[in-house]
Amino acid sequence: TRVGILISGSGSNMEALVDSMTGDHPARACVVLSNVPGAGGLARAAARGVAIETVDHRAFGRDRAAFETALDAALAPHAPDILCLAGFMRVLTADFVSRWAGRMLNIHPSLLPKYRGLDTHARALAAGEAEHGCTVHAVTPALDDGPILGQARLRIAPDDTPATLAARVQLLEHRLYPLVLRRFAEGETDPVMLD
Ligand SMILES: N[C@@H]1O[C@H](COP(=O)(O)O)[C@@H](O)[C@H]1O
Repeated sequence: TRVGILISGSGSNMEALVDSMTGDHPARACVVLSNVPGAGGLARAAARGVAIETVDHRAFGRDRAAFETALDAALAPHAPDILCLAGFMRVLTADFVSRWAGRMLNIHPSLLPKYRGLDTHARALAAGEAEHGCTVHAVTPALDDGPILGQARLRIAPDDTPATLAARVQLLEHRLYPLVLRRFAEGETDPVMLD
């Protein structure tokens, strides 16, 4: 199974995914694509011998369809079977998502359905939540809304800040996403919970 990974930033989740796909793992990373030229994750992917692509969304202004046509063209030579969104910060259209229905995963830094969207750590702290965490879900046209494939949770500490919480949640992300991807590549879609 060939896995394409879409990133926009440092790529720590991408790295965890790529490093997990070894030995008897049924999948391998075939491409890492960024919408941000020079994103830190591209160099990390190249250092691991994975092909890299860049499709700069700014070149397409508000024309999402044109951006996605360019995405398709960049991905096609690598023929991914599954797409993993890993800190990919562009909202994809329903048309693109439906073309990858059942074959695209995303990691989100909250315990969905709570805190869809941005600034999840600050919002969880502001709401006085006792628990927080991250979610891997199948991507559907509604933002951060698809079927949950896995969650990992932690207890919020009294002295947590958005930054410390983000760092603690990212450690969970790096365990959860590879676990869910492996299960998904093996055809297992029952949700898995990490505590
Ligand atoms: N959507 C969020 O964006 C962050 C990306 O980090 P990285 O994987 O690029 O390091 C992750 O924390 C993810 O939950």
